[in-house]
Amino acid sequence: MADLQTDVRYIKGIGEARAKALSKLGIGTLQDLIGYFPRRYEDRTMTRAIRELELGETVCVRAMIANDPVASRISGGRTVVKARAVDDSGALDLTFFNQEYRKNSLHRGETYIFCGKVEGNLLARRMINPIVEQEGQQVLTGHIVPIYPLTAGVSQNLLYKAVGQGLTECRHLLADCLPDAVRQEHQLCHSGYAYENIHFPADAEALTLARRRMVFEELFILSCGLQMLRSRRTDVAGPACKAADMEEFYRALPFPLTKAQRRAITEAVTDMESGRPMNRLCQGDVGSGKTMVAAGCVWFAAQSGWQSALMAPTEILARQHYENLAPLFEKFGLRCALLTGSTKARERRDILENLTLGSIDLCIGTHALLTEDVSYARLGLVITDEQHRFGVNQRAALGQKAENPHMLVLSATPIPRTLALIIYGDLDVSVMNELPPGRQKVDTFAVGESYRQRVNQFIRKQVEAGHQVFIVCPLVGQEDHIPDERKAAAAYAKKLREEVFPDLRVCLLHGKMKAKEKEKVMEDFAAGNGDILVATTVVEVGVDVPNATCMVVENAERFGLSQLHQLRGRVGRGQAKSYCILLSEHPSEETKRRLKVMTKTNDGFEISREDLALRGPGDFFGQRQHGLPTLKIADLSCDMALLDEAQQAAKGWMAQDPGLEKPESGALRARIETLFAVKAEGLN
Ligand SMILES: Nc1ncnc2c1ncn2[C@@H]1O[C@H](COP(=O)(O)OP(=O)(O)OP(=O)(O)O)[C@@H](O)[C@H]1O
Repeated sequence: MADLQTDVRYIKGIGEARAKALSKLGIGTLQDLIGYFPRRYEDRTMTRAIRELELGETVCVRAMIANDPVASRISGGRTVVKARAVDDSGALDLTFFNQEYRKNSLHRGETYIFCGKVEGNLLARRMINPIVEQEGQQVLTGHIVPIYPLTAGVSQNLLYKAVGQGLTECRHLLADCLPDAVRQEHQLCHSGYAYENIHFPADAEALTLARRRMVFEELFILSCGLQMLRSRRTDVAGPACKAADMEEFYRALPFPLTKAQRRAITEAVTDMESGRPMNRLCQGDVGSGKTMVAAGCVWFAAQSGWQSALMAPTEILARQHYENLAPLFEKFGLRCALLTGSTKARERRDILENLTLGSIDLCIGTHALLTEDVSYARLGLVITDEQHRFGVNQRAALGQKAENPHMLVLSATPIPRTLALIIYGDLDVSVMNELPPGRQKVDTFAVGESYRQRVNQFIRKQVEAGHQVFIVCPLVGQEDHIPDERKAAAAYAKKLREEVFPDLRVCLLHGKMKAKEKEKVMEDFAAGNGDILVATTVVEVGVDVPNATCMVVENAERFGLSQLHQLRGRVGRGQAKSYCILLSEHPSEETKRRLKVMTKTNDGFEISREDLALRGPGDFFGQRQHGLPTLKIADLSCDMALLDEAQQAAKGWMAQDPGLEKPESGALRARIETLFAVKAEGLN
């Protein structure tokens, strides 16, 4: 008796050979088979008159064979069978390669359905290797047909039949994993109907219903699973923190915090006081002041005697954090250290010793913080300034340095909350959508090469007014070469120094420079020893030079919107009016549209919504090794509304039945366990 975990080789009509082919698509069990969804569909419901066929389209034709098919041999030992089919409107030539049997299976005077791509020309239309079926015995025509993603050795036909057989075997086993109340509330069809129609749609409407149900189900299971995971993770004790008066910390700051900053700190502090480990993402727009949120948490943890570690993605950023935070904490008698790859051996030994002794309260650094010989006396809080540079595993590695420490992740890529819940599904989310007061909008222009002269004059004007300018140069090079960022940026800086701005101080920063060199360049520039900084995207991350007022981005079309927003965030951080110029030669319509979004708004959340609509969520997912189950049917570029609905439903259901112990949650629980068991390593 088959169940959903039965190996497909035991399914009637599949057998060893086909099972082997299916395994190449990751299909092992009956569950895998029926969960292998079509990539798209072809509507083969209708037939068309031959005269109306357009070249290049794939269509069905009902036509009569007009002659006896002729077989001949061609080069390479192949055979070709040719025939002509006619209807009231015209003739269609048919060519079959290596299908010698067609000679005897197609009979003059009989009518068939032919389905294929129309080739040839409008005077002599042709189909090569069309599907041929007899009316009344149609399988691959006459209805909406699923088109599955394939691999070598697996044909549509094989999948089509295998899935059909699979469904026959398990129709009665398809327990509905959605609780009935949820299914009814959201007007979703039954599971059996959905599986049947996602593979073999009765009609277009049935397909819509089936897809809606399947997408909802996938997102609902994922959302419930993530919630369970989160509650399990927080089911252990975290570093105990006693209440502290945050006002004492706030009073020591040079500026009042924004409401959003205070709210984020309060949320984090509430987590830390709860007795359970905090797992929180603080997502803020560029320049929203995330560092202060981190600082608030460090101060709070220190009041209970805990040490904190803050990991930044680059040395420049680690140093910047250190320079901002060390003097602040000094006021409270708290000690900070900076530990990076370029920390000298003696200093490093000293820091390591003091970390073990517990006399350092906050250790700021890069990946160097993860090295094995770094150990802490009382590590209670781990902060990663993620900016998409660290994955779950690295965060976890730092977390290993203590038992269930509090974790705070700072991210500067604002993404819609619903999406954050999936990408950072294992974290609670605080959103900072407010900038410190007095920030001016960065005026943004998207211009072509013809503006080069004017742009250069503008840069000069900014420098003459005592400000500084960033010029970001992307990886440029021959398309067939691996572009050398160093060469591109260096050559550009040289050109500017020699030809365009010989009288100005042009500095250069690129990712391949040694850490020490980079640091020196950045330090010098931040100290005002430089007018123009030509850089690759190393400046994208968190660099803070308040005197810089102009950001010029060369070949802006090469950047994603969120990245452009990050780059633009490097200016407008001081009091002076700031500008961003996006240069792009011959922009495509798509590029024009994207760059226009940048000129229209400074709101990172809005930009990420546009980015999502224009390019889909691939970028967000791609940059993060999130280790969560991948989506099989939902497409977040068009299913966002359903994601929202499924998340709400999951929240509601989990509130009623947190442990999924009710009988109606049984099938749901089983699905979650299978789904997350596979990915458990990435999640723990
Ligand atoms: N409430 C505030 N009022 C005024 N200035 C603030 C406030 N909070 C932070 N700042 C200042 O704003 C600047 C940006 O802060 P911070 O570097 O923390 O931003 P961020 O959110 O990390 O931004 P990015 O992602 O761009 O690095 C810093 O110079 C900081 O001192």
